[in-house]
Amino acid sequence: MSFLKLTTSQALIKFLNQQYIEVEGKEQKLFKGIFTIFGHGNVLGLGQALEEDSGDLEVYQGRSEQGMAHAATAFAKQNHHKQLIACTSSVGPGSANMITAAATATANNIPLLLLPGDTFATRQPDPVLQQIEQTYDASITTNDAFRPVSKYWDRITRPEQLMSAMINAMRVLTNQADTGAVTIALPQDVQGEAHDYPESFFKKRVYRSNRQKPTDQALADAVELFNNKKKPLIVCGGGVRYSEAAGALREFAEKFNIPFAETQAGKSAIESTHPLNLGGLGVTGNAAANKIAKEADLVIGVGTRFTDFTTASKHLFQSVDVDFLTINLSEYHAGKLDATPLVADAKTGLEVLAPKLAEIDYKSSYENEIEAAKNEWHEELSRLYETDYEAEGYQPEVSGHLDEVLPEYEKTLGSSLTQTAIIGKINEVVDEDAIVIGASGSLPGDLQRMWVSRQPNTYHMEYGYSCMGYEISGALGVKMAAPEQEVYSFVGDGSYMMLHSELVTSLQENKKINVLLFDNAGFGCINNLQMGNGMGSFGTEFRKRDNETNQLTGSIMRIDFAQSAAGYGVKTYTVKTMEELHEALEDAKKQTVSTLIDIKVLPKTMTDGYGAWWHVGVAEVSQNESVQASFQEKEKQLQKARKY
Ligand SMILES: Cc1ncc(C[n+]2csc(CCOP(=O)(O)OP(=O)(O)O)c2C)c(N)n1
Ligand SMILES: O=C1C[C@@H](O)[C@H](O)[C@@H](O)C1=O
Ligand SMILES: [Mg+2]
Repeated sequence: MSFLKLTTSQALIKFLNQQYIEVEGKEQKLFKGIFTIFGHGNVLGLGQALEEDSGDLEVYQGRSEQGMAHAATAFAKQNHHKQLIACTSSVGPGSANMITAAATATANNIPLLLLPGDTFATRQPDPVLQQIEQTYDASITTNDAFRPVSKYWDRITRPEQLMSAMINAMRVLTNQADTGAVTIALPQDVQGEAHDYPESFFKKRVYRSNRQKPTDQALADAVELFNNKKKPLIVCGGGVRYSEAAGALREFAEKFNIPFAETQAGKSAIESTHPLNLGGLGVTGNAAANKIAKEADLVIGVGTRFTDFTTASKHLFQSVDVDFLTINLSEYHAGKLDATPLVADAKTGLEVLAPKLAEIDYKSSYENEIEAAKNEWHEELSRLYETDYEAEGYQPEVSGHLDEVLPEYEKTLGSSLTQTAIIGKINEVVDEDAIVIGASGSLPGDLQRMWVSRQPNTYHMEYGYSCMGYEISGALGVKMAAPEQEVYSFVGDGSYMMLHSELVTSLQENKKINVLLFDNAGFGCINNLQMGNGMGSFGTEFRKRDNETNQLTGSIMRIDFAQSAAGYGVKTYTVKTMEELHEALEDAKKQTVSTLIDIKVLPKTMTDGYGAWWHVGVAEVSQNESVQASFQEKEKQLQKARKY
């Protein structure tokens, strides 16, 4: 056996360079690069290894550890896990900053390799700068906080541990059924320690998708379920996109005349205009999908986790005859809702089920219900595109909350634009292959309902964790994965202020992203939620502290986001009318640098619910009668929901 004397960090970088994935019969490197923010916890170990020989890994400089890790997650999500970017941080706060991003990747089942620096394995200089000393356990460091949000966690306290740790890391990063964040904590001293690594550790490793087939018995059970089912509905989840099963799903739906509804992760697998595509389902779904869902007698979940937004807190599927069939690689997700599980790759599962259904001549019994539901929704969509604050008798979509103060917003923001009309205009103007991205606030609901995806994989929504701050960081990752397409980040003012640091990285990397910032001067969707459940407006509008009340009830804050982003070198626009929006969108297309359109928009003009319920924690006792009423309503709805 021959050996190579390398530091732990040098061995790690050499190993990452030897990981390959087979895509359509061709091998390609699994790791494109590595995001770095150096500090004393990683610069002399991992930093030294990257400076000396990074191999084919491109080395990027992040701005915020959370932001760069979101960018890496978005990169993997957009390319369907076929290529990854690792992330290294310093010890302590640098690593802690990546925890939110680790959770985001894990909740969404997206592979993400995190390499945080750690305190000294020898403990000689303890307590080192940024070490939190826990008196009850000297082995604990900040990095232990990654455990609950990682799918694999390890700490390399001796150089030789790297070998088994990385083999396990790769097992989890390439496991489509159960992947997420993988955290390999690297103590500062061990990063620089040398070891004689066997050359075999650095052999080329190629990962292939095994396209798992279901068992014959599971397939027979699935076919039996179709007996007497007249109104099936497919739920198209993220797994359809990651498994590239869109073609199989389209054929399956067409052959058996089964409509499909989309989850946030599954949207844009198939174009919105397909006659069987009902669009977004659930709490943030539209009227067509939710109507058909209520009457469905068989729900076929393909690659979906059935989150509370998708199932309307288990309240959506109201037919007494409803049964569930799940096609999922993960036994865990396939077992939900007492479903008949078909544990299989989404594409393979559909491909093997189709001929069996053909054998029994299966066909749904829908007549014109699908077309009628779609037409009705299209009428509503046209109305939403046309909403006009200046029109006589105007009512905001979310009415009865802040109706009297809308004129104050109009005056402060200098705009009477409505959110639904803005989205319609953007949908009309951007290129058909443009990729839209979002994550939090009121925009994911509007986009899942309203956005018409014309080409596959052009809708990128992080709604597993709905993490504020993903929108702009993620846009950078999406652009790195799809450099030829325009990328539009839909972000609220609240989320923009929380995290937009990677906007600067997009300039540094010449990766143009377009930020569509919706400034409604508040945490709008949360204001809707509290006021829709009996509370007043409390702590969610961006108002100044009022000296008299000592509450946040003063004047609405006015922020010039365009001016602040212009300082970074971003091409910016401020938009207060439809004409200005149109011009800005057209001009932004011509730019080569990142752009930001600061769109001033009235609150309460986003879409409201369309026939779905959401279980939220309303107060059981209160002095406020409207809170009491809201609690009673919640109890009533809960009676109609499945218990588990
Ligand atoms: C990191 C994080 N913190 C808190 C939340 C809870 N949250 C969800 S939406 C929201 C407000 C979003 O405001 P904004 O971005 O302005 O969007 P709007 O609802 O106004 O469209 C908050 C605080 C979250 N999703 N993520
Ligand atoms: O609490 C929340 C409510 C949702 O409406 C929103 O989209 C999401 O970001 C969230 O965290
Ligand atoms: Mg807002």
